[in-house]
Order: sequence, then structure tokens, then C-alpha cells
Amino acid sequence: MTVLSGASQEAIAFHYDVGNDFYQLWLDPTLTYTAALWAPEAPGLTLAEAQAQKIDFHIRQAQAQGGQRVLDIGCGWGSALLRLVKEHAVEHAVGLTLSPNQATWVQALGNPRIEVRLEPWEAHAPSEPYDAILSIEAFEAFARPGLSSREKIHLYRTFFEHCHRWLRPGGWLSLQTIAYGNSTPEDLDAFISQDIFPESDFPRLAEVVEATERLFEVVRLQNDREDYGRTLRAWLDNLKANRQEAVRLAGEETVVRYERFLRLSIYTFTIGACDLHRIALRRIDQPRCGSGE
Ligand SMILES: C[S@@+](CC[C@H](N)C(=O)[O-])C[C@H]1O[C@@H](n2cnc3c(N)ncnc32)[C@H](O)[C@@H]1O
Repeated sequence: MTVLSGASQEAIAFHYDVGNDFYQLWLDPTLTYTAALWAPEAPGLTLAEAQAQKIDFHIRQAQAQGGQRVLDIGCGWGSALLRLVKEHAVEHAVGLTLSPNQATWVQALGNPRIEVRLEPWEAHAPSEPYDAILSIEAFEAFARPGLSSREKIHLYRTFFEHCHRWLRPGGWLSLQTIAYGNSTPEDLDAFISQDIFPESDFPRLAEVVEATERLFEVVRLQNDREDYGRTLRAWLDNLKANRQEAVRLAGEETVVRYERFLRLSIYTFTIGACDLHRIALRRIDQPRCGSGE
């Protein structure tokens, strides 16, 4: 099969390198840029609390603990890396990102237990196995638009093969990804894949699950699309409240583009055109039929 890939470093930088100060105006203070976990029984949660709760959920789900080595694939501005070492006493937290801005930001945190690498997962070659792996909404950048379902499954399987290799026996991977829900790629506005996240495409849940077969068992899966709606609304409210400053930092065109992106995404998750999956995957230590296709 042809070697295919996901979003390039240039495509990722196009999105994430708009400016840290711009993102600071509307994300929570830790710059977590993924769906938060809102608890219906705690309606008064702030965005920052709901983000911390989401990160802790994934850390627990990956069974990451004190003294361990943990990998975060697609670490963004490092919020999970920080919680891993500060709140969960993890010994060594390694983050991968394709964004130079994010890598510089995480490096500047100056935490000796955090290592950030400006490196695609395809090139990662750890010298020792990891005890646990997190990957929170990087998966959407692992396949470009226009690929067939078979081609996407092949790419995703290569990702899970790498994770399988990197994890110690019995290790867990906690994955969060957007997926097509009650929609096809043609139903969604091309604006997002062209002007917001170029070279990226969502998976379908069935593709993710098929790609894990005989590598990982799916232990738990939850679709929290409503949580995305609420997170996006909080981001949009923050952007509106800081609009003047946002225009000063990033320009009117960029702000209009992000407002449209946030509004469209709220609608997409509200009607169920897209889902938000949080998946607990346990490594199968002795795959019965080999791990290749
Ligand atoms: C939406 S952000 C999520 C960041 C973080 N997990 C969070 O919750 O805020 C996606 C991240 O995936 C990274 N990414 C995308 N493709 C990647 C690849 N092939 N290898 C490593 N990181 C990648 C991006 O650089 C970015 O840091």
C-alpha cells in the first residue's frame, strides 16, 4: 500500500502558530485546546476546572501513576504534561507536537521531568518503553482529507502498532478523538478542513475500532459530544469578551475566521454531526494473529 500521511508540520503550524497570546485570550489559563469534561452534577464548574477534570480522567484511564514514564502524543501547550508531573508524581512525561510555538512554550516551563519533542509520532523512537500513553485530539490530524476508509484504517493501524510497541506489557492508552457522527465528509462545511485545520480529517468510530484489532482491546468508550458544545461556547464567549484585543493581536480576518469556526463547531456537535469519543484501550500483550494487516 502507498505510504500516506496526516497533516504536515506546515499545516499544523498554520493553525497553532497564530500566536500564543491570541489563544491565551479565549482558552483557559493552561491553554488546553480540546473538549473539556463537564460534570452534570457540578453545574458551576469553570472552564479551567472542567479541563483539569478531563486531563485527570485520561490520566486515570491510562492508569498513569507516580514514578512512571508517560507519553502524550499531541501535547499542545503541555497542560497534561504539567498535571502528570505536578499532580500525579509521574517521573518522566514526554510530549510530542508538530508546532514550534508549542514546543518552545513547553520547554520554557523549565520542568526537568517534562521533555517536549518537536517530532511527529511516526518518527518517535523511545529508548525505553512507556508505562502509559495519552493522546487527546491529535488523531484528527493523522489522515488527510480524500483518503478512502481502507487507507485511513491502514494509517490508524500504523499509529496503534507504534503505541503497542512503545508500551510495556499491560500498558494502557487513553485516546480522545472527534469522529464523524450522523454525517459524511460531504455534509460538513469544507471551511473547517480548508481554512482552519488544513490536511486533517476526522475518523469514523468504526475505523478507529477496526484499526485497534489484535493490538488493543477497547475497554471503555464514551461519546461526550455535548461536552464539546459547552467547551466551544465557553471559548466563543471568551473570544467575544476579548474581541478588541484579539483583533489587535491577530487581525480582523483571523478573528472572524475563528468566530465562524467556533459557531459552526457548536452547531456540528449539538446536532450530532460529529461525536467526541473518549476511549480506554488496553494493550493486548500476545496478539493471536500477528499485528500486521
Ligand atoms: C488539538 S491539539 C491538542 C493538544 C492537547 N492534547 C490538548 O488537549 O490541548 C492537537 C495536537 O496534536 C499535535 N499533532 C498533530 N499531528 C501530530 C503528529 N503527527 N505527531 C505529533 N503531534 C501531532 C499538534 O501539534 C497539537 O499539539
